[in-house]
Amino acid sequence: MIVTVTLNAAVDKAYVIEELKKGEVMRVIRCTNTPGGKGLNVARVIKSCGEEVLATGFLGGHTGAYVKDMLDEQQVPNDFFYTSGETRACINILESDGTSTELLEPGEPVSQEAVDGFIRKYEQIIASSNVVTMSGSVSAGVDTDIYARLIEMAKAKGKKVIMDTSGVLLKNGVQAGPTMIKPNRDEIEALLGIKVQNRLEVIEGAKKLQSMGIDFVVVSLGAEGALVVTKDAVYHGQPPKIKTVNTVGSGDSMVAAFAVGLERGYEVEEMLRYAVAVSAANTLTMATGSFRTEDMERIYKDVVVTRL
Ligand SMILES: Nc1ncnc2c1ncn2[C@@H]1O[C@H](COP(=O)(O)OP(=O)(O)OP(=O)(O)O)[C@@H](O)[C@H]1O
Ligand SMILES: O=P(O)(O)OC[C@@]1(O)O[C@H](CO)[C@@H](O)[C@@H]1O
Repeated sequence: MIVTVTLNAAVDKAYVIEELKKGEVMRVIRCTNTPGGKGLNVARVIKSCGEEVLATGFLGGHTGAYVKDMLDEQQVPNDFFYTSGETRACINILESDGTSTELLEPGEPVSQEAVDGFIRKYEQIIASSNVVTMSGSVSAGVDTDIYARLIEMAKAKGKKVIMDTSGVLLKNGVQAGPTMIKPNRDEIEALLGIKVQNRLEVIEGAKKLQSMGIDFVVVSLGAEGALVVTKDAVYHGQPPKIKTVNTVGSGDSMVAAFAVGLERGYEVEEMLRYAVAVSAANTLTMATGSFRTEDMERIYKDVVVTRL
């Protein structure tokens, strides 16, 4: 089983409009609500890949209850720690020319008692899992070393851990040696305090991170696919050219597919091909963190994996 951790869950609202005009009253053509916060996208995609998943983290208030209802409706197994603070909303404004603008609420503060309560729950939940993913931001009140703590607990029980976050959470989490991280170019720059100008420098940066005790450093490159750096080799996975509909959540879809790859014991090249296919297929649907199996299977055949 794969456990996904979402410490700052959300109701994701996708607003479809013609064109965003600053300072004007705008009517939304269509609005869809989905359970969000990166980890919930990961959970949904793992389920679509056909693997057993359990979503955990914090939920609170009416919005938290709504997110739980949506997860139950989508048959995504979940076991959250409930807090008094209201779960946030994240808005993705999609214009007819394909532009996407995201507005992410910070999330209400979480108390120390709630953090302690969650950690007790987490310890029990991960006992029956093989792989744990932890994704996204945290709200105020949650220490910036939380992922480092959760990674240490999972590793002590022999679990594989994927961490996908940014800023100081990523910096602190890396110290605990997760099995895999998935920074993008900006996150590598922030983490190492360097500027990366080209693919070679991205690889050099990823190698530095790998040598800090991380088995797989995955760097996602949008339409250019992804790199995987291991102790022994560097791989690149290139998706075919596709006409995207909504790219939000493709990083989460990639994390989900890698978690599935780890769970199934795939070799690194197979894992990369699968992750590129699933994440590229996610860009072909309007819904965040979802893909059609037929898209994924078609793309899978055309992904080019190269050992560099
Ligand atoms: N335009 C695209 N065409 C094909 N595949 C894409 C495209 N955009 C994203 N992907 C796939 O999704 C993966 C993740 O995308 P990206 O690199 O944008 O991640 P990210 O920065 O973490 O994104 P986000 O935070 O929006 O989820 C890519 O490695 C690629 O496989
Ligand atoms: O604040 P976080 O958790 O870092 O990011 C939240 C978020 O933007 O990430 C997802 C896309 O990756 C969206 O579904 C979601 O709302």
